Amino acid sequence: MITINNLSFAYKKQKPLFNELSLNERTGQIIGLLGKNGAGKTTLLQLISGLLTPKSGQIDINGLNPINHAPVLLEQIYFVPEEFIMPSVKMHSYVNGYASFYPRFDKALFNELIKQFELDENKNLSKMSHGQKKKFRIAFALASKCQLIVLDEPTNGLDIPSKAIFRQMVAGALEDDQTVIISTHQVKDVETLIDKILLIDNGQIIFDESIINLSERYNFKIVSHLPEHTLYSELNPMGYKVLTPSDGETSEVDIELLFNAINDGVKFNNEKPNHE
Ligand SMILES: Nc1ncnc2c1ncn2[C@@H]1O[C@H](COP(=O)(O)OP(=O)(O)OP(=O)(O)O)[C@@H](O)[C@H]1O
Repeated sequence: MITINNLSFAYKKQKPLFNELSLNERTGQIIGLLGKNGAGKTTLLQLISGLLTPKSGQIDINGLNPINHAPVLLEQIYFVPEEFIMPSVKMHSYVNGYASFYPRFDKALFNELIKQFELDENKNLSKMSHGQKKKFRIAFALASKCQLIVLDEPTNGLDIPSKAIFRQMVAGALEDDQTVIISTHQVKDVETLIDKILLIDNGQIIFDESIINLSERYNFKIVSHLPEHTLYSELNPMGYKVLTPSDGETSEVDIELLFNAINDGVKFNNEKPNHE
C-alpha cells in the first residue's frame, strides 16, 4: 500500500536529508517510526502525506502519488501533526464542516471517542489546552476511518490516563484496510500497540522489522547477572536489562532497549532461531 522508491529530498539550502530511500509497507499495520532528533521522521510523514515534494524518486499510496493531491487519495489520508493551530470554532461546527471531506467518517465513533477523552463538544477549539486539542485531532483522525492515518508524536501532551485510552482507541477503532504510522519518542506509549518498527537514520531506513518476528528471535529481559549470549545490556536497578537471542520463550519487545542496541551497532538477522 505504501511504496517508496529511491526517494531523495533536501530542504532549501540544506544538505540532502534523504538519499535514495526505499520502503514497502503492506496495508493493515500499525507502524512505529522511530529515529533520533532531526533524523527526518516528520519530513518523511509530510512527504508520504503529500505536504512536501520529493527532489526525486516515487511515493505511491494505494497506487497514487500523494503530490498530485487527487481528491480520491486526499480523502483517504489523515495527518495529525505534532504542533497545530485550531480555528476559533466550536468542536461540533468543525466536525460538521470537515467530516464531509472524509466519506467514511463515523460520527457515532467520534462521539464515543470524545466521550472517552472527556472532551466537551460545545467548547471552542482554539480555547482548548494543548492536550485537549491533541485528543480532539486524534479522535477526528480515528473517526475519519481513512485508509492511512499518520500521527506525529500523538501522545506528547496527553495526560497519563489519556495515553492508555489512546492505545485502546487505536487498537479498537481500526478496520483491516487501515494503516497507521506513528512517529514517536515516547516508545512506552506505543509499545503494546505497534505491529512493526521502522528506524530512520542518516537518510535511510536502517531497521524494518515486525514486533512478532523480534519477539520470536530475541529475548528482552531484566536479569541479575549477564547471560552468556548477551547482545546488548543496560544497567537497571534490578540488575541488567538484556537483549539476547531467543531461548525459545517469547518475550515482549522492549523498544527502548532495541533502539539503543541498534544505535550501539548490534546487528539483527532475519533467521529464526533453532531451539531443537
Ligand atoms: N522547514 C524546514 N526548513 C529547513 N530545514 C528543516 C525544515 N524542517 C525540518 N528541517 C530540518 O530537517 C531535519 C529533519 O527534521 P524533522 O523535523 O523531519 O526531524 P524529526 O526526526 O522529526 O526530528 P524530531 O525527533 O526532533 O522531531 C532537521 O535537521 C531539521 O532541522
